[in-house]
Amino acid sequence: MSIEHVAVVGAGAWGTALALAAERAGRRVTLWGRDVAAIAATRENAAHLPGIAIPETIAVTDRLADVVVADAILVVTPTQTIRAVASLLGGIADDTPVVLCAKGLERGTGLRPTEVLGEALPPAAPAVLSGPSFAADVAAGLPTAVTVAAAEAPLAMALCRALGSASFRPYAETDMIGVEVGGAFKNVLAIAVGIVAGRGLGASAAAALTARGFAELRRIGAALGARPDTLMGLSGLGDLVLTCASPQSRNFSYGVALGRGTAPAAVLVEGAATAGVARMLAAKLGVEMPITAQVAAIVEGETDIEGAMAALMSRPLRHETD
Ligand SMILES: NC(=O)C1=CN([C@@H]2O[C@H](COP(=O)(O)OP(=O)(O)OC[C@H]3O[C@@H](n4cnc5c(N)ncnc54)[C@H](O)[C@@H]3O)[C@@H](O)[C@H]2O)C=CC1
Ligand SMILES: O=C(CO)COP(=O)(O)O
Repeated sequence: MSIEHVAVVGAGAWGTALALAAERAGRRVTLWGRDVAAIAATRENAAHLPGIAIPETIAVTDRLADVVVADAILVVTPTQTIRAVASLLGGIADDTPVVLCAKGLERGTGLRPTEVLGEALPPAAPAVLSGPSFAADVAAGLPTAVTVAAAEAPLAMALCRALGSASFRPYAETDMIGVEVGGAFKNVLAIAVGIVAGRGLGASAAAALTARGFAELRRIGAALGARPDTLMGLSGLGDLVLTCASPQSRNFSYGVALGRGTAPAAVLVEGAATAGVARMLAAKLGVEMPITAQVAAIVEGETDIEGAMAALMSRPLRHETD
């Protein structure tokens, strides 16, 4: 399979960075957004990636007709908008690869992005792109590696060939569940570790929370059918480590603000949107996820940070690897 024309839906930070990556990989690229007049005129996404030039070779458009004809479509809008965005793509040819790049679970349903796509756009061949990769790093051409998953290995590999370049290295995978679970849950855990940093609870607590958070990730992954090896890879452990350790992460920074008591009322990070639905999913499946549950309780205003810490530290003693 040869993928020459790549369309990117969503001209935010990550969509613009992925459009640049695809262009560097030698693809014909169309970048679609609802309001892209300024980007098209200035060849810069000043709101999200100031100072990065968008080459004329990337077609910037608000016309969906230019998107649905692409050989592969990357959907790069927040998780909670995937259903609406997918419904705009009804004109695609059967089996067009649609690569979901958001990291979260749909509120209300608990569905992963590829499950939402399956309901909203049945003709699509679903795929996932995830891993430790800040938009600013990718846009600047700094070296990054990600995982690209599709049910069939040849499609995953074709997408890797289409997007890979000297600075952007995709690895192929067939475990879409594992890749999606890693991306969704690491954002919730990054909020937890951010809270620890913001409240000044120490580097030891941050490391402990990251490791115990990873234990939760592996438990829910197993319950959902993820392969353990996938969770040890770029899209699981790799992205957890990145997001739990860097103020560049919006989820981590939101946690820091919560820890300091300065969090904004309107919350836009993926982890905050996913925390409640992650807690609901864990309860439904009978999976213990105490850190995730406490993040959900803080985000939903059901507890405060002291209450959450006390609840976590007073849990019954147990074997570490049970
Ligand atoms: N920014 C980053 O470094 C990375 C982000 N991601 C993920 O990518 C996803 C998007 O994140 P960002 O690009 O950073 O967010 P962003 O806020 O910069 O961009 C989101 C874009 O989606 C568009 N959008 C929102 N609702 C829409 C709708 N209903 N129809 C059409 N367009 C709509 C917005 O106009 C905006 O351009 C998130 O799930 C995030 O977790 C993944 C890896 C890196
Ligand atoms: O997923 C990311 C890096 O891999 C980006 O994380 P934030 O959404 O927390 O900024």
